Amino acid sequence: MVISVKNADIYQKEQLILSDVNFEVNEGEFVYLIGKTGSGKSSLLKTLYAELWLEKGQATVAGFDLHVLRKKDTPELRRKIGIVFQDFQLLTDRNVKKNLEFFLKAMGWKEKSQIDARVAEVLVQVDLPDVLQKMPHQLSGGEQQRISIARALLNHPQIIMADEPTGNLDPEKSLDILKLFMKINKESNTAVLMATHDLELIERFPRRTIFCDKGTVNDLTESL
Ligand SMILES: Nc1ncnc2c1ncn2[C@@H]1O[C@H](COP(=O)(O)OP(=O)(O)OP(=O)(O)O)[C@@H](O)[C@H]1O
Repeated sequence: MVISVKNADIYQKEQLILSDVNFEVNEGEFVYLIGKTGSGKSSLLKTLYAELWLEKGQATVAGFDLHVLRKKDTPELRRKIGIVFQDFQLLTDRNVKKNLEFFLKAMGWKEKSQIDARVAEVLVQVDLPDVLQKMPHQLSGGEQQRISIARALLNHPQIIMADEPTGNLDPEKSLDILKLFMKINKESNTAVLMATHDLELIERFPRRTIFCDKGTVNDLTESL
């Protein structure tokens, strides 16, 4: 199991956002996370990647017990997961190669030939092998999102958590990004947990869906 959440309460400061949350994500599963604006999707994901503290309940992510996780352990947890944001969060002052290198070096990679090889590999995975020297602003939104997915793949994560990854993209680009996640999911058995507003995409490509509503999380899979 990549994610297991039991009786968890999710808070933003003192505000209880979601209570008694229970769900699991297995190796290689593809799961959508849906819910209205403000229903707590981002808060749930932030808790799972340890940006928010788990106040109550149990959760394990990629083998880490969030309840006992210490701040100094969060980089290690984040090495096992890939995180993709709506706004890409690329470093705007450097090219694609340097964006990806920066991340690997921060993770302790030192050997130039290994760094170059891994950067080339992830760019092939996202179908953008030739953009090494491009600055982020020279790429379209969809291409920038592909680079941020490449960055998320660098460490061979057990799971990618994506928070509205198509939120800034037009329908065609959104579909491309979804298909890319599905390809990665299938080819490398990386689990994907994707928060989205885009119900049309879900209708076209139905997968297990969990739903933030009325202060808790429900598994809608059975009703699909
Ligand atoms: N940094 C914060 N500090 C305090 N409260 C916050 C913070 N971020 C979010 N909240 C509150 O937590 C609740 C859930 O927000 P969250 O962003 O998790 O929802 P969401 O489902 O991801 O929404 P959206 O679809 O708009 O991204 C909201 O009431 C919001 O106001």
